[in-house]
Amino acid sequence: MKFGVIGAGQMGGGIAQVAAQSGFDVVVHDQQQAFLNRGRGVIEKSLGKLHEKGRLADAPATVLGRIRFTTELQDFADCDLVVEAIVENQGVKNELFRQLGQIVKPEGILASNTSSIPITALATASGRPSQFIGMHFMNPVPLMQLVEVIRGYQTSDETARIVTETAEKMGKTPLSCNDFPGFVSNRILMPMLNEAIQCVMEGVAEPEAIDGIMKLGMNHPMGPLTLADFIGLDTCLAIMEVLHQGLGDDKYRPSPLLRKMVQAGLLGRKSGQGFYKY
Ligand SMILES: CC(=O)CC(=O)SCCNC(=O)CCNC(=O)[C@H](O)C(C)(C)COP(=O)(O)OP(=O)(O)OC[C@H]1O[C@@H](n2cnc3c(N)ncnc32)[C@H](O)[C@@H]1OP(=O)(O)O
Ligand SMILES: NC(=O)C1=CN([C@@H]2O[C@H](COP(=O)(O)OP(=O)(O)OC[C@H]3O[C@@H](n4cnc5c(N)ncnc54)[C@H](OP(=O)(O)O)[C@@H]3O)[C@@H](O)[C@H]2O)C=CC1
Repeated sequence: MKFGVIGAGQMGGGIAQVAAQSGFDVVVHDQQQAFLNRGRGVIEKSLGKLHEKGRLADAPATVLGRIRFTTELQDFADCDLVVEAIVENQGVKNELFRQLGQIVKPEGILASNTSSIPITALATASGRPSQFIGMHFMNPVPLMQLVEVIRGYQTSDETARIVTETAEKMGKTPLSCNDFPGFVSNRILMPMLNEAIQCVMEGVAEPEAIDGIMKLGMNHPMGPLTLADFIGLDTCLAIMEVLHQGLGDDKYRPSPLLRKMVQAGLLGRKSGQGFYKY
Protein backbone atom coordinates (compact mmCIF):
# COMPACT_ATOMS: atom_id res chain seq x y z
CA MET A 1 0.00 0.00 0.00
CA LYS A 2 1.18 3.53 -0.75
CA PHE A 3 0.20 5.61 2.28
CA GLY A 4 0.06 9.41 2.21
CA VAL A 5 0.05 11.78 5.19
CA ILE A 6 -0.58 15.53 4.93
CA GLY A 7 0.83 17.55 7.84
CA ALA A 8 4.06 16.69 9.63
CA GLY A 9 2.99 17.97 13.07
CA GLN A 10 2.58 15.82 16.17
CA MET A 11 -0.24 13.71 14.69
CA GLY A 12 0.90 13.54 11.04
CA GLY A 13 4.42 12.54 12.09
CA GLY A 14 3.07 9.81 14.39
CA ILE A 15 0.71 8.43 11.72
CA ALA A 16 3.51 8.36 9.13
CA GLN A 17 5.82 6.60 11.60
CA VAL A 18 3.32 3.87 12.49
CA ALA A 19 2.42 3.36 8.80
CA ALA A 20 6.13 2.91 8.00
CA GLN A 21 6.57 0.55 10.98
CA SER A 22 3.81 -1.55 9.40
CA GLY A 23 5.79 -1.86 6.15
CA PHE A 24 3.87 0.66 4.04
CA ASP A 25 5.60 3.05 1.63
CA VAL A 26 4.82 6.46 3.07
CA VAL A 27 4.90 9.98 1.67
CA VAL A 28 4.51 12.93 4.06
CA HIS A 29 3.70 16.51 3.10
CA ASP A 30 4.06 19.80 4.91
CA GLN A 31 4.10 23.34 3.58
CA GLN A 32 7.76 24.06 4.26
CA GLN A 33 10.94 21.99 4.41
CA ALA A 34 11.60 23.27 7.95
CA PHE A 35 8.35 21.66 9.22
CA LEU A 36 9.28 18.41 7.46
CA ASN A 37 12.72 18.46 9.11
CA ARG A 38 11.13 19.02 12.53
CA GLY A 39 8.68 16.15 11.90
CA ARG A 40 11.49 13.84 10.78
CA GLY A 41 13.44 14.63 13.96
CA VAL A 42 10.44 13.71 16.16
CA ILE A 43 9.97 10.43 14.25
CA GLU A 44 13.68 9.57 14.63
CA LYS A 45 13.53 10.16 18.37
CA SER A 46 10.41 8.03 18.79
CA LEU A 47 11.85 5.19 16.68
CA GLY A 48 15.02 5.32 18.79
CA LYS A 49 12.97 4.93 22.01
CA LEU A 50 10.91 2.06 20.64
CA HIS A 51 14.06 0.32 19.35
CA GLU A 52 15.77 0.65 22.76
CA LYS A 53 12.77 -1.09 24.32
CA GLY A 54 12.76 -3.90 21.74
CA ARG A 55 9.39 -2.77 20.41
CA LEU A 56 10.42 -2.33 16.75
CA ALA A 57 10.44 -5.26 14.32
CA ASP A 58 12.85 -3.47 11.93
CA ALA A 59 15.87 -1.22 12.48
CA PRO A 60 14.97 2.49 12.89
CA ALA A 61 16.87 3.34 9.68
CA THR A 62 14.85 0.76 7.73
CA VAL A 63 11.57 2.22 9.00
CA LEU A 64 12.71 5.79 8.30
CA GLY A 65 13.82 4.70 4.81
CA ARG A 66 10.20 3.89 3.96
CA ILE A 67 9.17 7.55 4.51
CA ARG A 68 9.58 10.20 1.84
CA PHE A 69 9.16 13.85 2.84
CA THR A 70 7.81 16.35 0.30
CA THR A 71 6.38 19.84 -0.08
CA GLU A 72 4.60 18.86 -3.34
CA LEU A 73 0.98 17.69 -3.24
CA GLN A 74 1.42 16.19 -6.74
CA ASP A 75 3.51 13.44 -5.07
CA PHE A 76 0.25 11.98 -3.69
CA ALA A 77 -1.17 11.09 -7.13
CA ASP A 78 -0.47 7.34 -6.80
CA CYS A 79 -1.45 6.93 -3.11
CA ASP A 80 -3.97 4.25 -2.15
CA LEU A 81 -4.89 6.05 1.09
CA VAL A 82 -4.16 9.64 2.14
CA VAL A 83 -4.69 10.71 5.77
CA GLU A 84 -4.89 14.45 6.41
CA ALA A 85 -3.55 15.80 9.73
CA ILE A 86 -3.28 19.58 9.27
CA VAL A 87 -4.63 22.39 11.47
CA GLU A 88 -8.15 21.89 12.94
CA ASN A 89 -9.85 24.45 10.69
CA GLN A 90 -12.68 23.51 8.36
CA GLY A 91 -11.94 26.13 5.68
CA VAL A 92 -8.29 25.10 5.41
CA LYS A 93 -9.16 21.38 5.33
CA ASN A 94 -11.91 21.95 2.69
CA GLU A 95 -9.43 23.65 0.39
CA LEU A 96 -6.84 20.88 0.85
CA PHE A 97 -9.41 18.15 0.10
CA ARG A 98 -10.65 20.03 -2.96
CA GLN A 99 -7.08 19.84 -4.30
CA LEU A 100 -6.48 16.23 -3.21
CA GLY A 101 -9.74 15.16 -4.89
CA GLN A 102 -8.25 16.31 -8.17
CA ILE A 103 -4.71 14.98 -7.61
CA VAL A 104 -5.06 11.51 -6.03
CA LYS A 105 -5.87 8.62 -8.43
CA PRO A 106 -9.64 8.04 -8.74
CA GLU A 107 -9.66 4.77 -6.75
CA GLY A 108 -7.62 6.30 -3.86
CA ILE A 109 -9.28 6.80 -0.47
CA LEU A 110 -9.11 10.15 1.35
CA ALA A 111 -9.31 10.25 5.15
CA SER A 112 -9.19 12.98 7.78
CA ASN A 113 -7.65 12.72 11.24
CA THR A 114 -9.84 15.65 12.33
CA SER A 115 -10.78 15.74 16.01
CA SER A 116 -14.26 17.11 15.44
CA ILE A 117 -15.01 18.65 12.03
CA PRO A 118 -17.94 17.02 10.15
CA ILE A 119 -16.62 14.21 7.95
CA THR A 120 -19.61 14.60 5.61
CA ALA A 121 -18.72 18.24 4.87
CA LEU A 122 -15.05 17.40 4.17
CA ALA A 123 -16.21 14.48 1.98
CA THR A 124 -18.29 16.87 -0.12
CA ALA A 125 -15.31 19.21 -0.54
CA SER A 126 -13.20 16.29 -1.80
CA GLY A 127 -15.64 15.48 -4.62
CA ARG A 128 -15.42 11.75 -3.79
CA PRO A 129 -17.76 11.26 -0.82
CA SER A 130 -18.07 7.46 -1.09
CA GLN A 131 -14.26 7.14 -0.78
CA PHE A 132 -13.96 9.49 2.16
CA ILE A 133 -13.82 8.63 5.87
CA GLY A 134 -12.64 9.81 9.30
CA MET A 135 -9.55 7.93 10.51
CA HIS A 136 -8.97 9.45 13.94
CA PHE A 137 -5.73 8.39 15.62
CA MET A 138 -5.00 9.25 19.26
CA ASN A 139 -2.01 11.16 20.58
CA PRO A 140 0.75 9.91 20.96
CA VAL A 141 0.07 7.78 17.89
CA PRO A 142 2.94 5.27 18.39
CA LEU A 143 1.65 4.38 21.88
CA MET A 144 -2.14 4.65 21.72
CA GLN A 145 -4.30 1.69 20.73
CA LEU A 146 -7.42 3.33 19.31
CA VAL A 147 -8.37 4.48 15.82
CA GLU A 148 -11.87 5.98 15.80
CA VAL A 149 -13.35 5.27 12.35
CA ILE A 150 -16.04 7.79 11.41
CA ARG A 151 -18.33 7.12 8.48
CA GLY A 152 -19.65 10.16 6.62
CA TYR A 153 -23.17 10.17 5.20
CA GLN A 154 -22.05 8.67 1.88
CA THR A 155 -18.99 6.61 2.93
CA SER A 156 -19.14 3.25 1.13
CA ASP A 157 -18.93 -0.10 2.92
CA GLU A 158 -15.81 -0.88 0.84
CA THR A 159 -14.05 2.31 2.04
CA ALA A 160 -14.93 1.52 5.67
CA ARG A 161 -13.66 -2.06 5.23
CA ILE A 162 -10.32 -1.01 3.70
CA VAL A 163 -9.68 1.65 6.34
CA THR A 164 -10.62 -0.70 9.19
CA GLU A 165 -8.26 -3.38 7.83
CA THR A 166 -5.49 -0.81 7.37
CA ALA A 167 -5.83 0.35 10.99
CA GLU A 168 -5.55 -3.30 12.08
CA LYS A 169 -2.44 -3.79 9.93
CA MET A 170 -1.00 -0.78 11.78
CA GLY A 171 -1.46 -2.68 15.05
CA LYS A 172 -4.37 -0.49 16.16
CA THR A 173 -7.90 -1.31 17.31
CA PRO A 174 -10.45 0.42 15.06
CA LEU A 175 -13.84 1.28 16.58
CA SER A 176 -16.62 2.80 14.48
CA CYS A 177 -19.03 5.63 15.08
CA ASN A 178 -21.25 7.98 13.10
CA ASP A 179 -20.62 11.55 12.04
CA PHE A 180 -21.75 13.81 14.91
CA PRO A 181 -19.81 16.82 16.28
CA GLY A 182 -16.72 15.61 18.18
CA PHE A 183 -17.66 11.98 17.32
CA VAL A 184 -17.45 9.89 20.53
CA SER A 185 -13.90 10.60 21.75
CA ASN A 186 -13.94 14.37 21.86
CA ARG A 187 -17.64 14.76 22.65
CA ILE A 188 -16.84 13.11 25.96
CA LEU A 189 -13.19 14.05 26.57
CA MET A 190 -13.15 17.73 25.62
CA PRO A 191 -15.94 19.00 27.93
CA MET A 192 -13.97 17.47 30.81
CA LEU A 193 -10.79 19.32 29.80
CA ASN A 194 -12.82 22.53 29.29
CA GLU A 195 -14.32 22.14 32.78
CA ALA A 196 -10.84 21.72 34.29
CA ILE A 197 -9.83 25.00 32.60
CA GLN A 198 -12.98 26.64 33.98
CA CYS A 199 -11.91 25.43 37.46
CA VAL A 200 -8.57 27.25 37.02
CA MET A 201 -10.40 30.41 35.93
CA GLU A 202 -12.77 30.30 38.90
CA GLY A 203 -9.93 29.66 41.34
CA VAL A 204 -11.30 26.29 42.44
CA ALA A 205 -7.74 24.96 42.73
CA GLU A 206 -4.22 25.38 41.32
CA PRO A 207 -3.46 23.48 38.06
CA GLU A 208 -1.20 21.01 39.91
CA ALA A 209 -3.99 20.20 42.36
CA ILE A 210 -6.61 19.79 39.63
CA ASP A 211 -4.33 17.42 37.72
CA GLY A 212 -3.33 15.56 40.87
CA ILE A 213 -6.94 15.05 41.93
CA MET A 214 -7.90 13.57 38.55
CA LYS A 215 -4.73 11.42 38.32
CA LEU A 216 -4.78 9.99 41.81
CA GLY A 217 -8.54 10.02 42.29
CA MET A 218 -9.66 8.69 38.92
CA ASN A 219 -6.52 6.85 37.79
CA HIS A 220 -6.22 8.99 34.66
CA PRO A 221 -2.71 8.66 33.17
CA MET A 222 -2.44 12.44 32.76
CA GLY A 223 -4.32 15.21 34.54
CA PRO A 224 -6.75 17.19 32.32
CA LEU A 225 -4.59 20.34 32.15
CA THR A 226 -1.46 18.35 31.30
CA LEU A 227 -3.48 16.56 28.63
CA ALA A 228 -4.87 19.84 27.25
CA ASP A 229 -1.30 21.19 27.02
CA PHE A 230 -0.25 17.95 25.34
CA ILE A 231 -3.06 18.05 22.72
CA GLY A 232 -2.54 21.79 22.07
CA LEU A 233 -4.80 24.52 23.47
CA ASP A 234 -5.54 25.81 19.94
CA THR A 235 -6.81 22.36 18.98
CA CYS A 236 -8.85 22.11 22.22
CA LEU A 237 -10.47 25.49 21.50
CA ALA A 238 -11.23 24.53 17.88
CA ILE A 239 -12.90 21.31 19.07
CA MET A 240 -15.00 23.14 21.70
CA GLU A 241 -16.14 25.63 19.02
CA VAL A 242 -17.28 22.74 16.79
CA LEU A 243 -19.15 21.10 19.70
CA HIS A 244 -20.76 24.41 20.70
CA GLN A 245 -21.88 25.33 17.18
CA GLY A 246 -22.65 21.81 16.01
CA LEU A 247 -24.71 20.73 19.02
CA GLY A 248 -26.15 24.19 19.71
CA ASP A 249 -26.01 23.82 23.50
CA ASP A 250 -24.26 26.28 25.81
CA LYS A 251 -22.98 23.45 27.97
CA TYR A 252 -20.25 23.18 25.29
CA ARG A 253 -19.23 26.87 25.58
CA PRO A 254 -15.41 27.16 25.45
CA SER A 255 -13.96 28.48 28.71
CA PRO A 256 -13.03 32.19 28.34
CA LEU A 257 -9.64 31.33 29.89
CA LEU A 258 -9.00 28.79 27.11
CA ARG A 259 -9.85 31.43 24.51
CA LYS A 260 -7.60 34.00 26.20
CA MET A 261 -4.62 31.65 26.44
CA VAL A 262 -4.89 30.82 22.72
CA GLN A 263 -5.09 34.55 21.92
CA ALA A 264 -1.91 35.01 23.99
CA GLY A 265 -0.11 32.31 21.96
CA LEU A 266 0.08 29.97 24.95
CA LEU A 267 -0.72 26.75 23.09
CA GLY A 268 0.72 24.21 25.54
CA ARG A 269 3.64 21.90 24.95
CA LYS A 270 4.10 22.84 21.29
CA SER A 271 4.61 26.57 22.05
CA GLY A 272 6.63 25.98 25.23
CA GLN A 273 3.94 27.24 27.63
CA GLY A 274 0.33 26.51 28.49
CA PHE A 275 -0.84 25.63 31.98
CA TYR A 276 2.77 24.54 32.56
CA LYS A 277 6.17 25.56 31.13
CA TYR A 278 8.09 23.10 28.92
C1 LIG B 1 -7.63 15.46 20.73
C2 LIG B 1 -8.02 14.28 19.94
O1 LIG B 1 -8.62 14.44 18.89
C3 LIG B 1 -7.84 12.88 20.38
C4 LIG B 1 -6.73 12.59 21.33
O2 LIG B 1 -5.72 12.10 20.92
S1 LIG B 1 -7.00 12.96 22.92
C5 LIG B 1 -5.53 12.43 23.72
C6 LIG B 1 -5.51 10.94 23.93
N1 LIG B 1 -4.34 10.59 24.63
C7 LIG B 1 -4.29 10.48 25.96
O3 LIG B 1 -5.30 10.63 26.63
C8 LIG B 1 -2.94 10.17 26.53
C9 LIG B 1 -2.98 10.06 28.02
N2 LIG B 1 -1.66 9.69 28.49
C10 LIG B 1 -1.22 8.41 28.48
O4 LIG B 1 -1.93 7.49 28.11
C11 LIG B 1 0.17 8.17 28.97
O5 LIG B 1 0.58 9.25 29.76
C12 LIG B 1 1.21 7.96 27.81
C13 LIG B 1 0.81 6.72 27.01
C14 LIG B 1 1.24 9.16 26.87
C15 LIG B 1 2.59 7.83 28.38
O6 LIG B 1 2.68 6.66 29.16
P1 LIG B 1 3.13 6.64 30.67
O7 LIG B 1 3.54 5.26 30.98
O8 LIG B 1 2.10 7.27 31.45
O9 LIG B 1 4.27 7.68 30.81
P2 LIG B 1 5.75 7.80 30.47
O10 LIG B 1 6.51 7.01 31.45
O11 LIG B 1 5.91 9.28 30.40
O12 LIG B 1 5.92 7.23 29.01
C16 LIG B 1 6.28 5.92 28.77
C17 LIG B 1 7.42 5.89 27.82
O13 LIG B 1 6.93 6.14 26.49
C18 LIG B 1 7.79 7.08 25.87
N3 LIG B 1 7.10 7.82 24.84
C19 LIG B 1 6.25 8.87 24.98
N4 LIG B 1 5.84 9.27 23.78
C20 LIG B 1 6.42 8.47 22.87
C21 LIG B 1 6.40 8.39 21.47
N5 LIG B 1 5.66 9.22 20.72
N6 LIG B 1 7.15 7.43 20.85
C22 LIG B 1 7.89 6.57 21.55
N7 LIG B 1 7.97 6.59 22.90
C23 LIG B 1 7.25 7.53 23.54
C24 LIG B 1 8.26 7.95 26.99
O14 LIG B 1 9.42 8.63 26.61
C25 LIG B 1 8.50 6.95 28.08
O15 LIG B 1 9.76 6.35 27.89
P3 LIG B 1 10.68 5.93 29.14
O16 LIG B 1 9.91 4.82 29.80
O17 LIG B 1 11.93 5.47 28.49
O18 LIG B 1 10.83 7.15 29.98
N1 LIG C 1 -3.16 17.08 19.06
C1 LIG C 1 -3.87 16.01 19.30
O1 LIG C 1 -3.83 15.44 20.40
C2 LIG C 1 -4.74 15.46 18.23
C3 LIG C 1 -5.01 16.17 17.09
N2 LIG C 1 -5.82 15.63 16.12
C4 LIG C 1 -6.10 16.38 14.90
O2 LIG C 1 -5.00 16.21 14.02
C5 LIG C 1 -4.83 17.38 13.24
C6 LIG C 1 -3.40 17.90 13.42
O3 LIG C 1 -3.19 18.19 14.79
P1 LIG C 1 -1.73 18.29 15.39
O4 LIG C 1 -0.84 17.33 14.72
O5 LIG C 1 -1.88 18.27 16.85
O6 LIG C 1 -1.34 19.76 14.94
P2 LIG C 1 0.10 20.42 14.78
O7 LIG C 1 -0.10 21.88 14.97
O8 LIG C 1 1.11 19.69 15.57
O9 LIG C 1 0.44 20.09 13.25
C7 LIG C 1 -0.31 20.52 12.14
C8 LIG C 1 0.62 20.48 10.94
O10 LIG C 1 -0.09 20.78 9.75
C9 LIG C 1 0.59 21.83 9.08
N3 LIG C 1 -0.35 22.62 8.30
C10 LIG C 1 -1.14 23.62 8.70
N4 LIG C 1 -1.86 24.08 7.67
C11 LIG C 1 -1.51 23.34 6.59
C12 LIG C 1 -1.89 23.33 5.22
N5 LIG C 1 -2.78 24.19 4.73
N6 LIG C 1 -1.33 22.41 4.39
C13 LIG C 1 -0.42 21.55 4.86
N7 LIG C 1 0.00 21.53 6.15
C14 LIG C 1 -0.55 22.41 7.01
C15 LIG C 1 1.22 22.62 10.20
O11 LIG C 1 2.21 23.46 9.71
P3 LIG C 1 2.44 24.90 10.44
O12 LIG C 1 3.54 24.65 11.39
O13 LIG C 1 2.73 25.77 9.30
O14 LIG C 1 1.15 25.32 11.10
C16 LIG C 1 1.73 21.51 11.08
O15 LIG C 1 2.94 20.96 10.63
C17 LIG C 1 -5.93 18.36 13.67
O16 LIG C 1 -7.03 18.19 12.82
C18 LIG C 1 -6.24 17.88 15.08
O17 LIG C 1 -7.55 18.22 15.48
C19 LIG C 1 -6.36 14.37 16.24
C20 LIG C 1 -6.07 13.60 17.34
C21 LIG C 1 -5.29 14.11 18.44
